[in-house]
Amino acid sequence: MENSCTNAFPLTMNSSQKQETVCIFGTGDFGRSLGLKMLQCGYAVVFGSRNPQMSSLLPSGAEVLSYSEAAQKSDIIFVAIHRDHYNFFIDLTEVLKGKILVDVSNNLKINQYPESNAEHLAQLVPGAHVVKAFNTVSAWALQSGALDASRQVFVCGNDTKAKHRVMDIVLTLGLTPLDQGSLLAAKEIENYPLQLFPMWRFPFCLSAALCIFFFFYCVIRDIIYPYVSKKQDNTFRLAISIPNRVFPITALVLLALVYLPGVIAAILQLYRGTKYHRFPGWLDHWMLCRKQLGLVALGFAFLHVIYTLLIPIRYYVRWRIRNTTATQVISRKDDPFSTSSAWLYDSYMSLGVLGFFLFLLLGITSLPSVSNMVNWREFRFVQSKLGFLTLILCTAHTVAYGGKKFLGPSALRWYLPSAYILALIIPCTVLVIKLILVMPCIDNALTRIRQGWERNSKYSKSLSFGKSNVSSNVECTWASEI
Ligand SMILES: NC(=O)C1=CN([C@@H]2O[C@H](COP(=O)(O)OP(=O)(O)OC[C@H]3O[C@@H](n4cnc5c(N)ncnc54)[C@H](OP(=O)(O)O)[C@@H]3O)[C@@H](O)[C@H]2O)C=CC1
Ligand SMILES: [Fe+3]
Repeated sequence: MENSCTNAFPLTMNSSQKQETVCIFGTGDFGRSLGLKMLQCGYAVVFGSRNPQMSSLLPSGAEVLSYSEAAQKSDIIFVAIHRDHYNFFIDLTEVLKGKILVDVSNNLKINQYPESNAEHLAQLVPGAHVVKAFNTVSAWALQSGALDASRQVFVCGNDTKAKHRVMDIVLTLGLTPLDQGSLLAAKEIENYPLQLFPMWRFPFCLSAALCIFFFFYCVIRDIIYPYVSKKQDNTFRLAISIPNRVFPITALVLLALVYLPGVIAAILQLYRGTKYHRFPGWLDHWMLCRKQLGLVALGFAFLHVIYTLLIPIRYYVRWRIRNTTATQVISRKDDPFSTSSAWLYDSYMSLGVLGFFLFLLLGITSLPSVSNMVNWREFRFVQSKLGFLTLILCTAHTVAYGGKKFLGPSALRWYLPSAYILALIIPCTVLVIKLILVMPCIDNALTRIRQGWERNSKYSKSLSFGKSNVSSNVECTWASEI
């Protein structure tokens, strides 16, 4: 079957062409949705049910029989039944001999059972060829056609012919089959829909931790300290001033953390003199989350931009401008124009705008629809070279904002430096290390190592199969698709 069905109308069958019959066990939500989709794509559908007479809401054109009768009508059977009810398969082992059983089931919890549902089914019906598929596609998506988010169908099974047969059906339904290998992969495929944003958890937790830390740090310096030392009530700063400090700081630190694992990996490779050695697990995971870290950072940068645009209409700011002007008029004094301040302020804003523009560009190019349009070299150029330029601009924006005031003794409150000083530690460290790494003598050694050269060949013998997932992609990129 090569034709694919992406619309809601049945394919017109050539009168000489016999319709392929598929059988679906279970007339529940998933069975009905799959059956309807199959009918629309030109298959003849036979449902197997405990109560064929009682089954309702089934798509018109489908036949309903008992499980054993239905099984005889087709050599491929989709099992749309929960695992807990698989026991009746024991009575059907004879009739199911040599047939393809497609297990679509999911569990309620990750690793709920010692063996996967598909392997359990294969044990119950040893004569059948069990294939795992369709569990990542929801009944709702099948029925409504909203398959954009879940067009991929992971398929695995021990019998190659059976697996390809299922993959053909997947293609005909307008979906994309992804061969995951033998039935051993079923457990991972079954866990997949139960995971909640696995790659986003680390970036979310990290950004939440950074936000909470810097929020309380700013509260101590900007609200509690003025209250204790001058009895000044600055609590209004909780609404805009402090968030507009915490968000850019979090964005900058997260952006630096996108590039930090790349430089750590480079140092490790230089130290070991080989790329054929596994990175520590935490570094692997960190590198795989770089795109998500970058996108979260971009979100915080967006918030900073929006809050900054609000500054001129704040009551406090308008009050201060009016008050300063009135005071100057009354005392007949004006502030002389300071060219250095004008320079500093304009550079600070310009660096911020350029930094944000490149930040956006990085975010856009990390989207699969855009990154698919560029080749690997172009992608690396944008994500690595422009990425570092973004980090440089955003760091410079922060330094220019602080100007001289970061360093004066008055900047310390209870010995605590400004939050911006803390925010600069990681970005400056990353930039300094990167600067050292791009020095020709070091860069050449690193390039050779990444091309497979080894300083000490013992690594290649003893550790080459411990190769890390990401060791071949340690370029300091943001979106690290492998
Ligand atoms: N709903 C969804 O979006 C998705 C579901 N799945 C999987 O598809 C399978 C079916 O899910 P779903 O259709 O939602 O579930 P339902 O509860 O709606 O349907 C299950 C069907 O199993 C049949 N069945 C057989 N034996 C028993 C029994 N002893 N007790 C109860 N029912 C029995 C019934 O059909 P009958 O009365 O005709 O015998 C019943 O309609 C599950 O394994 C699920 O994990 C996978 C991906 C998405
Ligand atoms: Fe800023």
